[in-house]
Amino acid sequence: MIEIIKKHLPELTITTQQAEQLQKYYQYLIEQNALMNLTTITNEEEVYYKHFLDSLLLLKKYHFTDGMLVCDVGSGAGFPGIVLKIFVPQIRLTIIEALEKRCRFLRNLVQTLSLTNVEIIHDRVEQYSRLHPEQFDLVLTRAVANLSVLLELVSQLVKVTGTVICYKGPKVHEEINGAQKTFGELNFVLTKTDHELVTEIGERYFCYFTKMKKTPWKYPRHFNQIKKSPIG
Ligand SMILES: C[S@@+](CC[C@H](N)C(=O)[O-])C[C@H]1O[C@@H](n2cnc3c(N)ncnc32)[C@H](O)[C@@H]1O
Repeated sequence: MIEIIKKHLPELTITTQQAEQLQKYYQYLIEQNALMNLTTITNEEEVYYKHFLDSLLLLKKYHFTDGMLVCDVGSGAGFPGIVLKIFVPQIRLTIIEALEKRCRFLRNLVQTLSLTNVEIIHDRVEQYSRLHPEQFDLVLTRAVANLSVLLELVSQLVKVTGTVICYKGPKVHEEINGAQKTFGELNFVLTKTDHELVTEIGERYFCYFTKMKKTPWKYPRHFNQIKKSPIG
């Protein structure tokens, strides 16, 4: 199955250890998915495409630097954070995940894969970021909320001049149009949108935001409040 990754990311050097880690990841995911709800995708080839390759597509365009402080918000079963960490071991990864049982899964997964410099935090990001603002160089999110809600949720977490990258699907342009006012209120600028198309995955967009200056302290509001009354 590693051939799927090699075919679509030919420039990525993959060691035997990394290929084995990915295979162990798949096995552990399926084993634990029988006990708790982690993913609806269980066919091996589909997991390699829709979870593993999709998480890694960011490597085509984005260069991670050594020691970079990266946070994956709402990682669920580890996407994209854990998959990226396998292939870019030099980053320091924090995962903030609201569901305790998923955090337990992630901690065991980190041990199973012998990953270092990974911290799993069981909390809602809007709560955690109030106590620990401006911690990260880069914040990643995939399939957590719409852009307007998402950016508010993670707005305090990233350092000034830091980056937020959101994995988005084909409706990205609608989401961007609906969230323009929100970006400004939070002091973020949409700097770039990248597009990737892999038939087995579908359209994948990456939205890059830069935090220009501190986000006003009234944000993020409580999650329910954000959903009921978006800034935009
Ligand atoms: C649909 S899943 C996506 C998981 C993963 N990112 C993926 O792409 O497969 C959304 C995850 O975000 C978590 N989540 C939702 N709101 C959150 C919040 N405010 N803070 C932290 N985690 C949150 C949920 O518990 C869930 O595991």
